[in-house]
Amino acid sequence: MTNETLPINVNSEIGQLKQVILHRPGHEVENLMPETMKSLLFDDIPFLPQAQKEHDAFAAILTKNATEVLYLEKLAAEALQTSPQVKRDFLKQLLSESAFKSGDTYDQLTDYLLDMPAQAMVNQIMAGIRRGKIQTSANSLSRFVNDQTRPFLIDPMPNLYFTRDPAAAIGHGLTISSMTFQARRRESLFMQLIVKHHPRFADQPIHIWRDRDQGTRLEGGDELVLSNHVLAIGISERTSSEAIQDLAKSLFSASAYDTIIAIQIPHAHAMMHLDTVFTMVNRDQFTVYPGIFNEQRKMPIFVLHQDRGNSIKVEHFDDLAAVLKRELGLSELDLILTADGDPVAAAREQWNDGSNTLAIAPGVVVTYDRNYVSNQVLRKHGVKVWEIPSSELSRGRGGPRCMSMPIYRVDLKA
Ligand SMILES: NC(=[NH2+])NCCC[C@H](N)C(=O)O
Repeated sequence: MTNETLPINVNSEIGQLKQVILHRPGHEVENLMPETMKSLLFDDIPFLPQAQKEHDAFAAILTKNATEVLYLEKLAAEALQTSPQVKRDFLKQLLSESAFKSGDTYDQLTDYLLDMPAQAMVNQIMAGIRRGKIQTSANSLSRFVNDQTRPFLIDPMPNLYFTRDPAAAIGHGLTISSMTFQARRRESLFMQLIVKHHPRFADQPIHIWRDRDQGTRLEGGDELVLSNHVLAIGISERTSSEAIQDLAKSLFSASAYDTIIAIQIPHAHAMMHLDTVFTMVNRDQFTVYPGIFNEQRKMPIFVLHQDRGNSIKVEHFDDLAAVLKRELGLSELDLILTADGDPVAAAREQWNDGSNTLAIAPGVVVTYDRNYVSNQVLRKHGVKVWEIPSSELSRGRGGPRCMSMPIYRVDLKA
């Protein structure tokens, strides 16, 4: 089978982007409240009509650059339409992960949702379900009284527009994430559904390197595909070292991948994933937020290699540039610092995802317009920058890379 016929082909961070999955922010974002914002991992409530305009501008730039944009919500509805059983099974799983396994409320929610056409059902599940929508009952008065104070029976999933995190492509396969926080755990159900049942993916040679039902945590924002055999993965607030070792085992034995550069980053809300502080923009150019280095410009890095047999060898390093050069076989390396390293501008722009660039071809990236200092620096380094409006989207603490899940990139020539 040639690469062109494969449904998933991602052997780099920078090869020309041909197909990508996005999610247009919907009512789930309007179901954020000051009381729930923090637990739902938002710092403010975006103004939805404006966020949608910004998102449409993002999609338009991708389309203009010959990228096919697929929408998660549409793929999910199409997958559900393949059979009534698929719809029922998905709903059962979704309700069970939303704390309803059986009982009156479970039955009523099932009837309410199954009655809807597939697209309406998907949109409603993503947006969340308000308590008043169905008649509920309980066998405990105190629990019932307590429950009434929470406006949602099924919580909204406002982080869905960060499609990078619940699943990510590596080579011809995918990782489907076991996500860290309750606020996001159900999100990866949609990609699992799509891969199993959507006609575009079902019965295709797609290797699931790691599925969502794992005891250890891994999220797509930590996974960078540096080449056709080297990955960088963040050891972060969202991804554990155990999960990385587990992924290494699965990848090294069944793919061309033989190296993982595990980069330990601070646990902080603004740096929840590796791609908030480090992205690849060209063969030998990377963006880096200087706040991840210590005073000596060092940081903890662990390189995993396939060793004899099926075992894995781990080595410790502290110089990011040296490790990248060696593992990628580069003679030169250009680390482009957020806001040129100015401590105030870099911190401000990192907070708004100034280093979260999405490469759509080698040396061509999409970024937020508000990070104008970093955008100028990228241009000074010869990178072509497409800017998108960003006053509302940025409130969710994610940028163009997190808002996109590439499934097909043109392979780079050796
Ligand atoms: N790959 C990323 N950097 N994703 C950003 C995700 C932001 C989201 N609010 C969260 O905390 O999960």
